[in-house]
Amino acid sequence: MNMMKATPPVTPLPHAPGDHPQVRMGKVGVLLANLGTPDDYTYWPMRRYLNEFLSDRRVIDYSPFLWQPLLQGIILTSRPFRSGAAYKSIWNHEAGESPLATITKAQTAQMAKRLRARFGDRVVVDYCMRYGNPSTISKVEAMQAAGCDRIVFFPLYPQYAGATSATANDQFFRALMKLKWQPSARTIAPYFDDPRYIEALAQSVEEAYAKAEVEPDILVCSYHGVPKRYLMEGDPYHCQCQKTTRLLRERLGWDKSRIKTTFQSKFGPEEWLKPYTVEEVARLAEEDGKKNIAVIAPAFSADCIETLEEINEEIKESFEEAGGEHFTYIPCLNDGDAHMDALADIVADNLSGWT
Ligand SMILES: C=CC1=C(C)c2cc3[nH]c(cc4nc(cc5[nH]c(cc1n2)c(C)c5CCC(=O)O)C(CCC(=O)O)=C4C)c(C)c3C=C
Ligand SMILES: [Fe+2]
Ligand SMILES: [Fe+2]
Repeated sequence: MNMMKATPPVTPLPHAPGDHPQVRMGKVGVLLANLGTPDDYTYWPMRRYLNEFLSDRRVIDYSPFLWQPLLQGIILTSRPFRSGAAYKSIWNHEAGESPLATITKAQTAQMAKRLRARFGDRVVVDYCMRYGNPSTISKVEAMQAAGCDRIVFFPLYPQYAGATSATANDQFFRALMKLKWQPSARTIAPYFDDPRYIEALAQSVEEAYAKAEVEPDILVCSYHGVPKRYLMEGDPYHCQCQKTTRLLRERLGWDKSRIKTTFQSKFGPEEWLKPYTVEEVARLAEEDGKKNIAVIAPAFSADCIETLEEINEEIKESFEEAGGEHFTYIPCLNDGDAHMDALADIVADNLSGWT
């Protein structure tokens, strides 16, 4: 009896080799994602950006039948002017873009440098935005064209929120839905309690305290707010923010009186997570006699309108008007070495088995 296995019949290709589309494969994409930013601070680019952002039901979950008339008819007629003026005050005029765009590009370059040193050319690093440019879909398509058959998607928000991490992931999966050959995909988990992120935050606090003219009486950790209802409906953002502050405090070896958690950027009439930073810094100066404070914004991986304008201008003003004397703003971790080392390590963990 012939024990040799029969060779399976060869199915002919539907096309002659010359007609076959070129198939690129074998690379791994690392796609960093941030929120997005307007292309310019003038009315129409501001309106386009705010419209896309504020129409996202992960951000504002009201029924579109009620919300859209209000958004299109009232909010988008005035807010683009007000927010545009705020963007103008922090704009990177030399590069013709907002600070968030400039910093995200620098972070991408630093990430690429670190991953190239570890994994060589097999890993392709790029960034995209949830709203505005460069869009998530354009970058997913570009990665596939570059031969990435696996993509690790990294929303650059340390704490999970439906309004940030989840909507970034939604947009990534929407982009994958359009592809005939869908790459394998991983999304990176929030890193609010990762010791490498906490260490980078702690080092930035230590450096700022060493340089401060007067030692701050208290460190205010100001996180971007969300409606309180989102917490009650199961969004863990509030708890992850509290835990980041606690871990930072423990790493710094401080007692509870030296640090506190607050929430900024309230929008609309609903109650948001409290205490509100703008009120709390005034209360600290007026009622608690804390005349020297430092403010850090651990929910932002890059400086942006919410830190450079809201914290370092509006919130600072509120503190000073209430009698505060020294206000130290501690910049976001941006493309600093400790931060980029931490983020590159987190990516490397998530590349396990793929490189
Ligand atoms: C209206 C609801 C909003 C929710 C909820 C919200 C959550 C949220 N946002 C960030 C991070 C960023 N937000 C930024 C700007 C920004 N945020 C809102 C509104 C909500 N954010 C608006 C309307 C704007 C635009 C500016 C303005 O008009 O006030 C930015 C900065 C972008 C930039 O270009 O610099 C970031 C970053 C987080 C982390 C978060 C919830 C956890
Ligand atoms: Fe926001
Ligand atoms: Fe909580």
